[in-house]
Parts: sequence; structure tokens; C-alpha cells
Amino acid sequence: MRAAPANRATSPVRAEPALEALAVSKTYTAAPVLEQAALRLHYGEVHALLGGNGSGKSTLIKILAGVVPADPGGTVTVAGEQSALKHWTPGEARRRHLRFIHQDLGLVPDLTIAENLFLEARLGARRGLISWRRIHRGATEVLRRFDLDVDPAGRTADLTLAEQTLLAAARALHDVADDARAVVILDEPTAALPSGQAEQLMSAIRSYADRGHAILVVTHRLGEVVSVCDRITVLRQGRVVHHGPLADRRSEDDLGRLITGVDAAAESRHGVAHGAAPGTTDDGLKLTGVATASLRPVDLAVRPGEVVGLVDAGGRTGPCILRAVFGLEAVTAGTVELGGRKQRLRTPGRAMARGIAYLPGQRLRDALFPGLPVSANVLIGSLPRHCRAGVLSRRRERRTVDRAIKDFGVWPPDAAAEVTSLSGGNQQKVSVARWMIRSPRYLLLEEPTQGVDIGARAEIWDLIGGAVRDGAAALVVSSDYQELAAHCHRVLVYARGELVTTLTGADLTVPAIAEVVHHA
Ligand SMILES: Nc1ncnc2c1ncn2[C@@H]1O[C@H](COP(=O)(O)OP(=O)(O)OP(=O)(O)O)[C@@H](O)[C@H]1O
Repeated sequence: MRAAPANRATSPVRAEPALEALAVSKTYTAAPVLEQAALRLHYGEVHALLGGNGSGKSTLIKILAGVVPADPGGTVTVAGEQSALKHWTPGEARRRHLRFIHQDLGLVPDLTIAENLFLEARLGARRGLISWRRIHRGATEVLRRFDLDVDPAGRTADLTLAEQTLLAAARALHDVADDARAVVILDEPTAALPSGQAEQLMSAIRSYADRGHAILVVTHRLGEVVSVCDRITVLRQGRVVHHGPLADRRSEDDLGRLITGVDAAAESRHGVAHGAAPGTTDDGLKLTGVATASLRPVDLAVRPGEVVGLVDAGGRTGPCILRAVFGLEAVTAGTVELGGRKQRLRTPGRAMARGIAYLPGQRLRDALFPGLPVSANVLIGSLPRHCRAGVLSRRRERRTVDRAIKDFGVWPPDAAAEVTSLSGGNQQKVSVARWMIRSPRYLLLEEPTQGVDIGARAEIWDLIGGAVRDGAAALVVSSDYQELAAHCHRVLVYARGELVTTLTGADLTVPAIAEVVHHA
């Protein structure tokens, strides 16, 4: 399935707005995060809500979902029926045919895929009794319609992140598929999807709009906006700085400038690999026949000064390799060498002691400590460095945290803020910062820029580049082909646990990666 062409003259756009939100403001503590924001969606359009990390996109969406209360004064009008936002609730949003996919997807990992699909719809409940047979049948039909090749009876936790995103999309959309009044709102649905699947999802979204639905989508992938969206609204620090048809702003650079106010897109094109020549010896990270319960034997080497990208057409090879090297999955065969010496990295503690940093892909589940402030989230893992004679130096700690906040552009720059109160992209910057301040020799990174805005992406790659130029070896699992092509020396493409090909030099391009993955 491919994204629809740019010309959408045939879309059944109706004159009356599907949704209009006016004077939406929100203040959590001190400064407002939304100020008199306005949003207008039309039936038959895909509308992109754009903005840098922390600009207020998710807050606006949560207000529309009724899960975060707005400040007094705002209104929302759906299909001509106006309500004060202060009376807006999740039940009301649902009754008015609004459907949401939030950043955290809202799936219950321990339930089956079928159960997750029909969690809210209660399909098959008759006189209080649930018909599992009907649920299973319904789920099989929805999965088929959404092109999801998974077992409805399988555990949701066993799906890849990409499959979970597609499942959440299927759940949000399936009961409104034939309802032309539906408004579907998706907060970064493609953040962790490989290009092919992201395109598939965006294409499905496009086809819903073409049937008459109104769609609002948040994304940091500007290519998606250019190829699929009709109109955009851009937020900067809680205010709408631009809204209108996309036709006036066609290029990604142009959108990048609107979002950041500077030419960040141009900066991010200076790839890491172009500034660094890898070491001539292959004494960085070397895996020979490394296998685990979920990983077929793998051979690979990453030299000091080298960035190696890893794409997996089938899903889990990349994350499994990273987990095995970091001591999170028991290695059942083969050897791991660091700097030419064999290692037994049975625990993360040992791996860290050898200079390995590991950034997991599932930020909220694995990479952050919710409930703790930004400062603790940055410092966890490097406390011994902040001790003198066994005593913690608070001054040193504070200096490190302040520097990390500054270097990574964490917003708001508040070390005491509880980490989950930060926007998604800023949470990601905190987890990257935690590892980079340790000056690691080996970087194992899974989706390092997921949910990160165009300006901060460049900053994160700059920091990876700095570490690599200083001699670190980086292995990066990513679904963002554009970044892989721009920043890696080599990209390894796996399918179903087997290495299919290695792309390098002039062959390392976005279309080449997509082509190999497509045919794998
Ligand atoms: N519960 C909360 N308490 C305090 N501040 C919050 C809370 N939730 C969000 N914020 C703040 O509101 C601002 C906007 O956050 P929001 O999540 O809406 O940004 P965003 O545009 O969606 O960013 P991203 O692209 O990173 O997801 C941020 O500065 C964030 O720190």
C-alpha cells in the first residue's frame, strides 16, 4: 500500500467544520503551555498539528479528549454542536464521534490482541456475558482489514512496537470506519514505525479522510506531512504561529523553519558519518555467533569511530542484539568482544562497567524512572562519578544536570520537574542525556530520536557524532531510514533474524534501504 498522491481534488470536503476549538489555554504551574490556541478541522482532510517538543501539541489533544481540563473560557464545536471546554469529558468526546490514539497507545500488554481491540466496544457482550467466539471472529476481521498479520489470541506484549502502534490504530478506527462524522486524532502514530509500515498507516489514514472523516495527526516526520496532509496548524511555545493549506508550504525545510523559527532542517543534513573516519582496527564491538533464546546466531563488528545502523524487516533482531550485549538477555552461544577482549556481560552492571550505554526503545517502560525528577533520571547510573571519598558532591551533581539540560535543550530547563511531566520528546532527550554524560565507549541505541523534533534531532545526532569522533563505536537500531542514510557508515538489513544485506557508501540511500526491506 502506498501513500496517496498529493492532488486530492476529489476529497469530499464539506463546508461545515468537523471540529473547531477556540480560545484553548492551559497552565499547569507557572507559564502557560497553551495560550488561546485555535484549531479547525474539516471533513475529508488530513490535518497535521506541528510544533517542536513541548510546544503544546499533546496537551491540546488531551484537552480535546477530555482527559486534561483546559483553563476556563475555551469552546469546542463538533459537527455544529458547541460545548464549553470546562464541561468536556472523555465520554462526551466519544459520544461526538471523536477517536484518539495517544502517544502511549493505551494498550494493556498482558491482554490478548483480540481483548485489546474490543476493550471499549464490549463486542459480543449479551446480557452481561462476553462471547469470546464473537470477539475472536471480530478481531480476525479487523486485523485482516488493517493488514495486520498477527494471531488475535496472541499476547499484546509480544508484538513489536510497530505492530502495537498498528493495533492501537486499528482499535481506534475500526468502529468508526463507516461513520462519515468521525474525527480521528492521532498523536505521533508513526514515531516508532519503520518507513514501510509508517507509509502503510498514513495511507490508511489518507483513505479514511478521502471517505469523509476528519483526521488530525501529530508527527515530527515532515516527509509524511508533505506527502499525505492537506492543511497544517503550527504551535510554537503554546501559540498558533501558522495555520492554512499545505499547498503554500510544500518543502520539508520550509516546514522545519515554521516549526523552529530557524533553519534547523539544513543543519540536520550534516550526517555524523560524513565527519568521522572509523578506526582502521576492528577492535571495537565484535559479535561472533552470538545467540539467545530469541536470537539466531549473529556476527557483526562495529569499529571505534563508526556508526552502524540496523534495520529489521521482521521486527526484533536489532533490539535482541542490543539486549544481549547489554546483559539483559542470556547469551546461549557465541562470543562478545570489546576492544579485542572476550567478555561475559551477564548483567547490565557489568556492561556499564565496560563502557557500554544502552538506550531502550520503549521510553516509558524501560528508559525512564517515572515519579523521579529530571535530575535523578539524568544522574542514575553515574552516581559514583559524583562522589569524592565516598561522599556525594551535590555541587558536581547539579553542574552535570544543568549542563545536560543545556546541551540537550531539555524544556522546561527545570531539574526538579517530575520526568513524566515533560513532553514526550523532552523525556527522550533526558534518557539520551543520561547515557551520553557517561562518555561511553560503546553506544547501543534503539530509536534515539523517536518523538524528537527536527531541531533536537540534529542536536542528538551531533552528540552521538561527538562521541563517535572521540572513538566510541555506535550500533543504532532505527526505523527512520532518512536518519540512517544520513548518519551511518553502514546499515545492516535483517529479515527474520538473518542478515540480508549491508548498505554502504553511495549505495546507502533511503530508497535503497526501503527497497531491500520491501523485498526481504
Ligand atoms: N502534567 C504536567 N505537569 C506539568 N507540566 C506539564 C504536564 N504535562 C505537560 N506539561 C508541560 O506542558 C508543555 C507542553 O507539553 P506537550 O506534551 O503538550 O508538548 P508536545 O508539543 O506534545 O511535545 P512533544 O513533541 O515532545 O511530544 C511541556 O513544557 C510540558 O513540560
